[in-house]
Formats: sequence, structure tokens, C-alpha cells
Amino acid sequence: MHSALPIIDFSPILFGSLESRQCTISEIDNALRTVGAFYLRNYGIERAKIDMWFEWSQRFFDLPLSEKERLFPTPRSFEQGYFGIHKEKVREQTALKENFDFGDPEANNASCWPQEEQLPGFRDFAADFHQVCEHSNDDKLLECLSVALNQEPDFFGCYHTGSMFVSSLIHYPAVSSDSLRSGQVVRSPAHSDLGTLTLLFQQNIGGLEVADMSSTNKLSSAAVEKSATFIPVEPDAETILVNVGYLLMRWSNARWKNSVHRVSEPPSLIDKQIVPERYSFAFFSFPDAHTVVEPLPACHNTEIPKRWGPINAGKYLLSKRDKLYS
Ligand SMILES: O=C(O)CCC(=O)C(=O)O
Ligand SMILES: [Fe+2]
Repeated sequence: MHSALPIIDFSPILFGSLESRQCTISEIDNALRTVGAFYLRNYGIERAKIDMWFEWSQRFFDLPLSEKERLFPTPRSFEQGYFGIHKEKVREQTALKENFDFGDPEANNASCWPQEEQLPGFRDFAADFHQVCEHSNDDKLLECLSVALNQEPDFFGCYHTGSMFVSSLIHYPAVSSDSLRSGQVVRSPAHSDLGTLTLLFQQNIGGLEVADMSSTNKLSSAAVEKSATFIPVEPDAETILVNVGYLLMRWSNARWKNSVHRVSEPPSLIDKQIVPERYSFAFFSFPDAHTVVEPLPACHNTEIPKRWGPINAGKYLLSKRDKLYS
């Protein structure tokens, strides 16, 4: 059963007439203006491929810790590599998760990848999955966003060559329900993503919740967490979650608010003592580093004042990632 998250069928965008495309674009706009996130169906990536990707993920995280720790990101390749348990910090809370992040598959950064003989085929599969997310999905969503804001269809695409897109394999180890419930440990504290859009794939264990951004007038994660209604995002083989990041909120002058979300105890496992391990995969789109993001003229007027000045996307990302992994 789905909760109150809008469900949007993407097939009109991939295969439909101009009229049906317009209708889907309005649905996307509405979902982003209200909740700030939606389930996407028929998004053009085969489920078998996603299942295989999660199998690779399991094999990656099963590597010995000492091997994974060799992939620790250096400052110059901050978006690439392995981030161990409790490495990520949000408002003084650390996350009980580990993740492996990588960007542009063409980049020559062999030291961020496991040796080929350790995990033969992993890097090729990862590069392919990254490209599928970028081209069969994200590019087309960016086109929908451009049209929704009365821009040329390639408006957002021009700022998103993919140089700053990040794929993130995430693993949450099994944990006792008591420690999650008491707040002693947290799988992922409430936060919003930094960039434009995020595509979020879950394997079979839930716990992800998104704030209904129309239930609060706050924007910061801490304030949203205190004031908003949260909606569970059930894992579902047919859908992925799409949500708005901070820079897209600024570009749209808060027509679309950054989606605040967190990972806690899965509601369907509430009577279990141990919450099983959980795998998810996030694909973050982010503008090219030199991009200056500023509210679009189409999004402000005498009644709706411009809320932010310009910000450099690359500098913003670096400063936030520094804090996240300090
Ligand atoms: O694991 C999830 O479902 C959410 C992950 C997430 O929000 C993130 O990595 O930014
Ligand atoms: Fe997130």
C-alpha cells in the first residue's frame, strides 16, 4: 500500500505525445510544489538490472573493512570512495551506515576503486548503472523541470553535463530496534540533499521517511523535523523516489522546497528485536562546479520576492561535504 506520496508514471515522457507529456510535467510540478518528492513509475530502468546492482552492492560491502578503508577519499577526489560507519555527521549525530560513492565513470581515479581482481566486473557494472541513471532518467527529468518553469527544454541540462553527478551505494548494518527507537543510534538523521534532484532506490527493507513540505513553512532540516508530517516511503519494486535538493530550491526560489528526509525504524518490522541490514542506492544530480545558481526571474515578481542571491555550486558543495565528513 502506498502512502500519501504522489505516484507519477514516467512513460508519457519516455514514449508519449506532446499532450500527455505536458500533463506529466504538471503532475511533477504539483508534486514538487507540495510534498517535495514523488514515487516515479515506468522510469526506464529494468528491475532486473537494479536487483543485480544490489547484489554488487552486497559483494562490495562484504569486502574486508581493511580493503574498503583503502578507498578512503582524498581531498581532491572528495566525491569518490568509501565512507565508513559513523563517518557522516549531521547536527552532531553520526549515521550508522557505510557508503561507497563515485562520480564520472570516465574519470581516471583507479585508487578509489577496489582492485579488478578483488571484485571482477564491479567497476564496469557501476559505470554502466551510473550512465543509465544519468541518461535514461535524470536528463529527462531535468527537461521536465525546465519546461515546468517556462524555460527552454535544455535549460537545466546545460548546467548539468554530469561532471558532478554522484552515485552512492549505501549499507546500513543490522541493529537492535531498542537502540534505534531510543535514539541512541540513527541510521540517517533528517537532512536535505545538496544538489538538484536525487533518485533513490531501495532494496527490500524500508525505514525511509520524507517530510511533507506542504505541512510546514520551515525550510531547514532541524526545523522541518520538528514541525512537519513525515510520510513513510515503502520499498516497492515498481517505483523509485525522486526528491528536490537544496540548490534546486534556490533556483526555483522555493517554488520547490528541499525535501527533508531520514531513515529510521521500518514500520513493518516494529515487532522485531533486530532491524535487519538495509541496502539503498542514491543517484545525486548536481550542477557543474562553475555554475552560479540564482532564483530564476520566472520564479519571482513583486508579490513573490527573490529569496536568495547567487551562489557558486562547486564552492557550496565543497563546504557542505567538508562539514558532513569533518
Ligand atoms: O538510504 C536511504 O534510503 C536514504 C539515503 C539518503 O537520504 C542520502 O544518502 O542522502
Ligand atoms: Fe538524502
